[in-house]
Amino acid sequence: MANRSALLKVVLLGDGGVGKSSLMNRYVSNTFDAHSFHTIGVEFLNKELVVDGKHVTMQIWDTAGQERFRSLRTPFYRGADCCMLTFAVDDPHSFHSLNCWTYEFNRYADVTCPDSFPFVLLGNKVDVERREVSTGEAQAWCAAHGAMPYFETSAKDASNVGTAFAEAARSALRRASASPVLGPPPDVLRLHVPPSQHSIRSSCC
Ligand SMILES: Nc1nc2c(ncn2[C@@H]2O[C@H](COP(=O)(O)OP(=O)(O)OP(=O)(O)O)[C@@H](O)[C@H]2O)c(=O)[nH]1
Repeated sequence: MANRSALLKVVLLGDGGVGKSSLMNRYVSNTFDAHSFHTIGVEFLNKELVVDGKHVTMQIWDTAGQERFRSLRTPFYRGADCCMLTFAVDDPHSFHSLNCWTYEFNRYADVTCPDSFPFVLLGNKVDVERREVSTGEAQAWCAAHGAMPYFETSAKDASNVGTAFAEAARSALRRASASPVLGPPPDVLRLHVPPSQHSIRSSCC
């Protein structure tokens, strides 16, 4: 348990251009690039922090939001302890895509109990003048999706970024601490398991 809870895997998902890489870079290195390029596939950065008195390493996986990179990003959802869904408040399309992102994550992450898996929603780019998704709309979406925590962030001016990632780390730690120790994390391939056991899957609770 100690090893598992020390490393928390958090996955950032959302449409291309909503600011996932910018949020990760702001949080990990306190930098912002006004001309950042689209991510190809996935990238990750580690951040050491203390959550509820425990030292943890948060491994933040930044995924490519563009549809053409779908097959490159989905294999990296497995083993996640928290998913940070992201949209941009000046891009209603990215807000309407949230259901698709939730569906895609649940499908490929292969979590045992999808209903209790921790998600956090980020409404990014709150520094922009022309906002098109209101706080109320985002809060209503969260209320309809298991009272998901919601944060309005700006990777540009750094507002709320630390708070949002800290909440993701807290949710991830709670989940990792509550997970029964059934064996290695799902992304570890056990080559010595007899072939007959490969098809055994635990049922959803
Ligand atoms: N005004 C403003 N611009 C931002 C903010 N966050 C990101 N951007 C800009 O939005 C653009 C896209 O940001 P990225 O971080 O590359 O977006 P992404 O979600 O990682 O995009 P993909 O890699 O294609 O999935 C860049 O030009 C950023 O500078 C923000 O909080 N405010």
